[in-house]
Amino acid sequence: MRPTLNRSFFKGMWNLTRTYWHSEEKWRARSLLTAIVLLNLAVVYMLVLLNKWNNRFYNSLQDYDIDRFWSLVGEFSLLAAVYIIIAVYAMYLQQMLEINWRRWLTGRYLRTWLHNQTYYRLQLLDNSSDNPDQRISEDLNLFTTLTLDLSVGLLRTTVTLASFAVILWNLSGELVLPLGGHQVAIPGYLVWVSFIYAVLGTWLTVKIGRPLIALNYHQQRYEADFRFSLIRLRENSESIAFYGGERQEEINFSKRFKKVFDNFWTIMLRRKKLTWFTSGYSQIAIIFPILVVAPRYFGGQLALGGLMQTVTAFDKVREGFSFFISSYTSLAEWQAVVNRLLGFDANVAQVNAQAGNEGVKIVDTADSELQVSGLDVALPNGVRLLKQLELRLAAGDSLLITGQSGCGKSTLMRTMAGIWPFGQGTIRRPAGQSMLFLPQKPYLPQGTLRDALLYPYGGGLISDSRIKEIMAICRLSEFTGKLDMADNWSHILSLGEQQRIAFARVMLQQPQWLFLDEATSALDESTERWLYRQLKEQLATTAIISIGHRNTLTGYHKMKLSLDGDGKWSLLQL
Ligand SMILES: Nc1ncnc2c1ncn2[C@@H]1O[C@H](COP(=O)(O)OP(=O)(O)OP(=O)(O)O)[C@@H](O)[C@H]1O
Repeated sequence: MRPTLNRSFFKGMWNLTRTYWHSEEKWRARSLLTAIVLLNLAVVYMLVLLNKWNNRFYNSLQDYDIDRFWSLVGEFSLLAAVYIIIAVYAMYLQQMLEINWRRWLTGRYLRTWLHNQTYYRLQLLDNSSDNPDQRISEDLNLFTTLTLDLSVGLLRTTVTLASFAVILWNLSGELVLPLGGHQVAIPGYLVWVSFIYAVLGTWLTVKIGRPLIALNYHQQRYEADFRFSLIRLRENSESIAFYGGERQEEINFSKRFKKVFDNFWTIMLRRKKLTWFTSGYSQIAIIFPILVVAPRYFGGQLALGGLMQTVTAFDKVREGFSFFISSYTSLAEWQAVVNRLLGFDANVAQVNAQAGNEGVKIVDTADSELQVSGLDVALPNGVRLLKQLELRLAAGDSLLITGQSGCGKSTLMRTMAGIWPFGQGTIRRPAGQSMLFLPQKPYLPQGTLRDALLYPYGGGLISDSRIKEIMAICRLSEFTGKLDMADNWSHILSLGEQQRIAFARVMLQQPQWLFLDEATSALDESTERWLYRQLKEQLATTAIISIGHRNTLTGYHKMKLSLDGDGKWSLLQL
């Protein structure tokens, strides 16, 4: 997405910004903001006092007035002390507001991302935004920091500009220019000079720095892609080590890093151009006001104090007019961040709009049966994997779904779980009854073994003795001593052990409906037989729907649904 500044950008940005200030934390946020604004105004006031002090101080030097000199040094110490206290608290409170705002926004984004399985549905979108993790961790951080920095900066600059423009106006007097036989008097000419100087500088900076907006936008994205590929290596280290895939991985890393490098190189060249200009501009700014005021000083219209005060006032006014110059890069970055967050929001909105509008209707009914009627399961490109499926299952039933690899068995399970949006038909599910889906890849969350066993619920509800009893049934007794050990269990446990953990989870949670997607594929046949028998004993009334290729599974089910991958299906009583 190319960042653009248009009405919808400003509308989106406004929506993004305003939520926090109208949230349940609004009073705290607004009080902090008020304090920050007041402190920043106080900073400007102190700068004005210091500027006036400049005049008197340099005059005391010029007049060799030692008593006045020491009394002004004392005054300076006081002004400086107050200035420091105000500046420290202005920064401290601003950071406090930043982190509070970020905490609130992060909570909101996390909830939206997790709600309605949006994290899963997002990846099914064609135009899904890249790296949602980066949006939540990095972009929200940058957004709050930059928004506050820029807006507080703008406020402080405006007030500084207004105060010092008045001072400079009063100090500069009139410049009389001969123009075609006439004399033209320009009042407050130093203000005009600094204005022209700054506007010229700003215009050139914007012209040179403009491409940085898009470049920064891409840089963030390439960095995240590169980081993600490194994380994948860590997550899949064993498979890669078995394959000896290091060379291929290196090629992949280099490819991704090349994008980081190339883009940074372009940024670097652009920044170099910009820095040629901005550092030249700020160097000239040191001498420029002295040159402009020098004629009045040497003409005797200004004392040394006046000269020094004028120079600092000129500097402040120029700084004010040049606000866009010094904060141009931040502004560009901020715009890129806002665009990325808006892109993410748009994708989430698209997913949510689809969620209510899907072809497959999942209806919770008072009925005790699970009924599938007229169900078509399709791929995102519209190709149908399954046509007009009709199915009724009651408590205690067991159904085995078979068919060749890739025919759509897991996709049917996703559809029944309500996370696959492509297709049409109706699935009526008994309301209030618990359902547990065990996907093909066992998932163990970060944390202790207990967390893994009780997932997705927390601990506390089931006693230790019950957990240990079930672990013994699932042939996991050797791990009972490690229940509270936090480790990377998905890397430590064998696939068969992970599948047994999943079975223990089922027995502990006792769902009324259980969906197993090749949940015993890594187990030997005798353990598989044992576990299915235990399932029947422990969960006598649970309906079990399994997916599997093995013939041995047939013996544990009453019905068999065969899919042929072209949409046809057949249902057999076993
Ligand atoms: N997100 C997706 N986008 C596009 N196609 C997909 C997506 N997910 C799955 N598919 C395709 O849908 C088809 C069915 O996949 P599914 O996982 O349901 O097969 P399966 O019958 O469970 O296979 P297996 O027995 O190998 O596990 C496959 O051709 C797969 O490539």
